[in-house]
This record gives sequence, C-alpha cells and structure tokens, in this order.
Amino acid sequence: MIIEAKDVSIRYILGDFKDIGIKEYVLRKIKRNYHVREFWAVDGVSFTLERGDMLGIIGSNGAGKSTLLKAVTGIMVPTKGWVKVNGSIAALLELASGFDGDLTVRENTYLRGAMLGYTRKFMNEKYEEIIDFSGLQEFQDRPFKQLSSGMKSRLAFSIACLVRPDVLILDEVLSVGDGAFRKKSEEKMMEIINGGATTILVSHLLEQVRSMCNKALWLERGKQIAFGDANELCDRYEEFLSQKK
Ligand SMILES: Nc1ncnc2c1ncn2[C@@H]1O[C@H](COP(=O)(O)OP(=O)(O)OP(=O)(O)O)[C@@H](O)[C@H]1O
Repeated sequence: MIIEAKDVSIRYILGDFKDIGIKEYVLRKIKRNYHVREFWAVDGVSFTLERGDMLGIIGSNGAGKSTLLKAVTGIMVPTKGWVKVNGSIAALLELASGFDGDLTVRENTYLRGAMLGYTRKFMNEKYEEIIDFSGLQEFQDRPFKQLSSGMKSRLAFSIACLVRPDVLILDEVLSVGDGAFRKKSEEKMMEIINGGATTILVSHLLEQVRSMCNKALWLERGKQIAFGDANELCDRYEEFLSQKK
C-alpha cells in the first residue's frame, strides 16, 4: 500500500486572533465578547491507494479537497485520524509558493529540487530536461517574478514530474497551462503513472478524471460521499450535479 488514509478529519478554528488581528482580540477579550467557532473542513475520510493508482478527488467548491491534500502531503496534521505515505512525495499545491520571485528561473529550479530532497548533481543531470519540457528556455536567467502565472505553473509541473517521485499530487494544476501544454502534461502524467507512480489529482473537469484516473474520491462539505471506481463515481457525481441545477 502506498497511501493509507484513515478517518482523516481536519478542523479550522474561525475567529481566533489569527483571523481578527491581535488588537481586535484584546478588545474583544476586555469586552468579554471573544468567541471562536470550529469548522470541520474534512470529516472522517478514509481511502487506500496502491502503486500505479491514479485518484481523482471530486466535489463542489469548498468540499475540502485541497485541505485533504494538505494532510496527505504533511503540510497539515489531521486533527483526528492519520495518513501514511510509503515513498517520496512531490506536491503541486499552491503553485507559486516555494519559489523566490527575485531569484532566476534557473536558481528557483535548483531551489525547488533541493526542497524536494534532490542533490545538486541530480539536478544538474535533470535541469536541461526540465527547462525544455517547461518551454522556458528563453527565461532561464530572468527573475521568476517576470513569468506569467501559466508559465510559473509550467515550471512547477515540469520540476515535479521530471524528478520522478513515488507519489505525485496535483491540485487543479493541469487546468492552468494553455491547451498545448495541457496535452503535453497529461501525456507526461500518464507516463509517470505507467512508470508505477501513484498520483492524486483534484479536478473540476470530470472528463479529465474519467480519462486519467482509475479511482475517485467524492467529497461534499468535508464528508466522504464515496470512494471507488472513477467512471462510476463520475456518473454519480454528474447525476448529483444535474439534480442540483
Ligand atoms: N485556513 C482556513 N481557515 C478557515 N477555513 C478554511 C481555511 N482554508 C479553507 N477553509 C474552509 O475549508 C473548506 C474547505 O476548503 P478547501 O479549499 O479544502 O475546499 P476545496 O474542495 O478544495 O474547494 P474548491 O473546489 O473551491 O477549490 C471551505 O469551506 C473553506 O472556506
């Protein structure tokens, strides 16, 4: 088993001093008017993935998809439950995060490589391939902040894919690039999956989930509606959407 998630629940605390600011917090404390509210963004989600599985996470806006991914990647510790990941993991969540706008594209590529745990020697071997795939050859020595947001995501995708992780996690990234890059990146992902990696993808494009994923996880308001065969769940989700209209 590559990934096992058991009863994962994640709670956000709303209205604490991080939300309202320290001044408002002190004022409300003095007036005895300070209350926090808890909100379960993910509530009791369980699934398992084997080598080579490709999971599509589907569900309405705010269902908890991105929050769940944060628990899988270890960015957040679940409030309840647990996630076990056996292998190296590369995540593309907030695409531009982890890059330094003032460093060049080349420097950022090495930086991201180091963050993923790869040596400089390994990155030297991979660098040309990464830049070629991203199509950013002309921008190599320009500051990262000069890239368009589509170009930034192309770079992030190229780095994550070409360093060959055991687990690849993608949050809506495939919908960011333009048509040509999307096709190329879908092909690259299929290659990675066929090479045995386990992939998780969050997508609002059901056709993408159908064509690429073998399994799906459907969430609504933090709760798990179902986990199972991708085609079957996409059918059910489509039916749900048509009834909602
Ligand atoms: N840092 C936070 N503090 C409080 N609430 C949050 C925080 N981040 C997300 N939420 C809430 O948690 C819920 C789940 O958010 P999440 O981003 O995981 O949903 P999603 O399924 O990825 O949505 P979308 O499809 O719109 O991207 C939402 O109601 C959101 O408002």
